[in-house]
Amino acid sequence: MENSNPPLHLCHGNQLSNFINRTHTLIHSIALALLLYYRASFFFFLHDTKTPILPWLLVFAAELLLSFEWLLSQAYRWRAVSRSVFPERLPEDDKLPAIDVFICTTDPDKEPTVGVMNTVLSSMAIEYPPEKLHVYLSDDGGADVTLNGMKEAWRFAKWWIPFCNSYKIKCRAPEAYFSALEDEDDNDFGGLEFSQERRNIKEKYEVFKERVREYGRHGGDTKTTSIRSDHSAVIQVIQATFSEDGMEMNEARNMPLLVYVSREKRPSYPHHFKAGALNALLRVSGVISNSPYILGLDCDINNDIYDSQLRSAYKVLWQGFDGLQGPCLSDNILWVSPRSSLNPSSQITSLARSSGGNAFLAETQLLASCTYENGTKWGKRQVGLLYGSVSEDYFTGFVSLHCKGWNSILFDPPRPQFLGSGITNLNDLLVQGTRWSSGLLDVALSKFCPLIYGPFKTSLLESMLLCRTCNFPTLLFLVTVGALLLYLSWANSMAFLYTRVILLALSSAFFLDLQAHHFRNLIYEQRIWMMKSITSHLYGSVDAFMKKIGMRKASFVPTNKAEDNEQMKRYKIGGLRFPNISTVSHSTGLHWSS
Ligand SMILES: O=c1ccn([C@@H]2O[C@H](COP(=O)(O)OP(=O)(O)O[C@H]3O[C@H](CO)[C@@H](O)[C@H](O)[C@H]3O)[C@@H](O)[C@H]2O)c(=O)[nH]1
Ligand SMILES: [Mn+2]
Repeated sequence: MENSNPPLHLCHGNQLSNFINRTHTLIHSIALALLLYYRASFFFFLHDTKTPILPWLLVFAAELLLSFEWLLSQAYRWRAVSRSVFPERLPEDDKLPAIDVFICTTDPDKEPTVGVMNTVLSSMAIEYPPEKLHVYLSDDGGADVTLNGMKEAWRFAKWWIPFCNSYKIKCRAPEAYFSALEDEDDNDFGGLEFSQERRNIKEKYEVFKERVREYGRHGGDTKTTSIRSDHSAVIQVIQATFSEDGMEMNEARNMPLLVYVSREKRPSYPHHFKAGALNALLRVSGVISNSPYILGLDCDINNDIYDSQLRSAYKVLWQGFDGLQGPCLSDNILWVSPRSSLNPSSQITSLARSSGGNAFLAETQLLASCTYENGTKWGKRQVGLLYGSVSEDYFTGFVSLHCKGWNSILFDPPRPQFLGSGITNLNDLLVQGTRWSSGLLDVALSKFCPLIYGPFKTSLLESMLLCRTCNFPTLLFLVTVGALLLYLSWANSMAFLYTRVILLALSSAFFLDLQAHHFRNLIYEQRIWMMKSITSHLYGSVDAFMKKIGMRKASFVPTNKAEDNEQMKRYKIGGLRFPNISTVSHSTGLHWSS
């Protein structure tokens, strides 16, 4: 696709803001240098015996830390870019490359099946030639309720996809579509036929939801509906098993391929959480469709009091990433990656060739087994998603893609291309924040620490940026403590210099943030920033250090996507709810007693 002529996208340097940012960096560096010079000179020639040395040292350390964090973060501001895209220049359908969509789920209680199936349905309904679209769902919970949900989703998709195609519906996740206001663009077809058809599909959607929920409540005859952690691999191509439904072959041809994959799990084998699930998908899809491109999605962004859209990251910082080598993989946005960047095809295609026709499914069982990775490049972190950090998206993006010369680009269109559920309570926010902090610090504490591993493989700016990204939780916690110390030293003759340094730092953040969104959001974000800095960033950092010295095992607590009515009411009126600390420490797994 990259070679098509004329280009599909163009990158523009944001010249004015880059000029302002660089000038600001320069002025701020001079102010910082003067401040540090003032501190250092104290030890050499300004030292009077009246000033106690310990507080002075602490404040100096806090300033050094603040300056270091500030310096690293300049890499984001150095070359921010934006992009224009030209979808109208896409090649004809027959020249488009095939795509494998990867969706992951793990716990039907925290990730209700209807929500997961909405992701499946919207991926199946993407405006793309169906024979080139393959949707894979990885079910790490091995729950029958999910497999049954897939079959129900397939049945409903036979109505949903033609409806979306005939009326050119833009929002293709049924839940979001049906709950949107009547006057939104997708509903503006006016015609009677359309309204009837819409009502008809809505009824079918309600039936679909009810059937999925009913199965969840009562289960199938002898089936289990809960998570299983000790089971063999289950791989089912939903399309192939549905002939009993009397479906016409030509209907099947208009549907994308839908595959359910639940890899083998055994308690004695490490499963490497989401990275392990994605690697099993890479292998299984390698023998089934082997599409050259992969679209990665989580199974799950409104009144965003918990800042789950991470606007300052995705709308501001990520543009700085884009001006260098591009953002890391990140599913909160979504990623598309060439298969070859993650998975040398020689690993899988030889297997595919040795097994013909129906033997495929047996072959896929082997590929999804616990022992398959032992002694192979997969287990040795040479291919696929990398193990060793619960922020496998950042880790893989940095080590496997950017350090190996791949560039990524950020595409952030005004209309969101996928919708997800946002966080609606503080507990979930802290659980997620703790996992991210811990996963990022896993990388900073490993031999892949970007400031050591990065400069030999990527540019210095890129390494600074990646280093800031993986150290930010710990740095932010320390910076917050440092800032308090600085506040205590406020009444000092050098107050004018501090004021200058702090105001300049803030003005930069506010200027950049205000470019992207509204004042109210800014307040929400600053509030969450402070809360996370002294809670989840701290917990996550402690967690990572404890894992490093072998006192804790890695864990991946998924965020809760199930709606709670009481909580939703409070969330909608913008009320924060503070969980008690033992709930948080329990759900983040950070408690000291056994
Ligand atoms: O053992 C596991 C644990 C999780 N998941 C799936 O991983 C995804 C991410 O989990 P989620 O609870 O949604 O966490 P988030 O904090 O929203 O995820 C962000 O952070 C994760 C790293 O911590 C990345 O893996 C995700 O891509 C990124 O969106 C979900 O689809 C889960 O079902 C698995 O498949 N297996
Ligand atoms: Mn998620």
